[in-house]
Amino acid sequence: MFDIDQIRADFPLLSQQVNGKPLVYFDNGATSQKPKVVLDAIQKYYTEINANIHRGVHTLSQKATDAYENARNIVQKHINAKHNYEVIFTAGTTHGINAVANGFTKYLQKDDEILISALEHHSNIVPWQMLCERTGALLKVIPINENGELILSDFEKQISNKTKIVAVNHISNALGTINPIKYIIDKAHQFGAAVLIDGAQAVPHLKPDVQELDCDFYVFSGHKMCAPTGVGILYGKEEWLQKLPPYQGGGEMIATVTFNKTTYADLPHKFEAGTPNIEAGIALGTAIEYLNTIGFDAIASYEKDLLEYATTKLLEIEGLKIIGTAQQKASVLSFIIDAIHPYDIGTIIDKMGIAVRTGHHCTQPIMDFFNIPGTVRASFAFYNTKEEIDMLVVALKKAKMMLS
Ligand SMILES: Cc1ncc(COP(=O)(O)O)c(CN[C@@H](CS)C(=O)O)c1O
Repeated sequence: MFDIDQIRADFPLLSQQVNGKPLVYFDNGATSQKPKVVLDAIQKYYTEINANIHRGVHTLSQKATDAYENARNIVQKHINAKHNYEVIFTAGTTHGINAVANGFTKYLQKDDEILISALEHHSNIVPWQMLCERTGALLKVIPINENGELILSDFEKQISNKTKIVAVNHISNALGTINPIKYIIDKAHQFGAAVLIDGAQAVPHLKPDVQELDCDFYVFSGHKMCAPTGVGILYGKEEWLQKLPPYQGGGEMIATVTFNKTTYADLPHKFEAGTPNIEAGIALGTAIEYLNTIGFDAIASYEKDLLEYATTKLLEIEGLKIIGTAQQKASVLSFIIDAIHPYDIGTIIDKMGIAVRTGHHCTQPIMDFFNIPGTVRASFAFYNTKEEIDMLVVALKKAKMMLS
């Protein structure tokens, strides 16, 4: 186990006050905080090697290029991709999903099927609806049960030779449900379907092994895992990345351009048009090395303990109902208190220094399923503490009294 005081000292932002109270940051599902080593990496980039990459012959450009491509190699090793050119830098999860959905336009036809789940974030729903509009394909949805778990018996009836793509999240951002993605991937491959895994909420908590999973695509955002916003990763199997057309045209992604014809660059640059978010890509590499130094086994064990403690303590609050009670959960607690609107609860406890997310969390279909306007979501990270959870409980009891 790690020294939580040392860990918290790594994060400058955590020591601040909000509304005159110590900040309790429980909105890690929205974005994580950044350790000093990541902030230093950004500063070092801009003060020592800032230059555009891949095209300059001068020393600074070469140094920046080496740092950026080294970050790609760090990501490749982290997710155990077979080749570093299967690791595409994107702007984030949403960008990665859109790039894949756009690429499938040429491969789908009327009545083909795209299978997603009722747990999906809007970023893993809307791009597929847009693909259906472009191609006449049909969107199918794996339902969930009252615990917020996928109903696999329905999935087994839905998957067929008509299914061309299965796109599901690894971990639900709204409920914390950890999905059985290895089973889903293997089953989908039996019917010849490609599988995209939305790993946005997984990468802060675990280390995905894309070869062991055998997924065709795996997407995530840097800002969920201690890296800056504006950078993400699209992992794709080489065979698929070679088949899919580029998502955006422009500089960097070309080999030759004439007015008659353009040929595209080799992987990974075919999917990396324009000047990327260089410092964020480098800082993502730093963030991954920082997390691996702590260790994902230690992070998972600590967060499991936090979740169990928080679940027990919150359930002591009369009228509090947890939404999302899956057997397998990451450290996310969504809940409602009586008929109090989540937004009112979030607003009140913010005055006490506590940051949570309230609302539909970009998963309106989940809220429709539970017939609620939204939830209060507390999402924990390895730098949160049980003392902070105790502060949340006190604040919620005060808010309940004020709002009842
Ligand atoms: C499962 C899942 N899939 C996609 C996204 C989008 O990530 P971007 O970095 O914005 O592209 C998110 C981001 N969820 C944030 C913002 S809504 C949350 O508070 O839950 C996600 O959780």
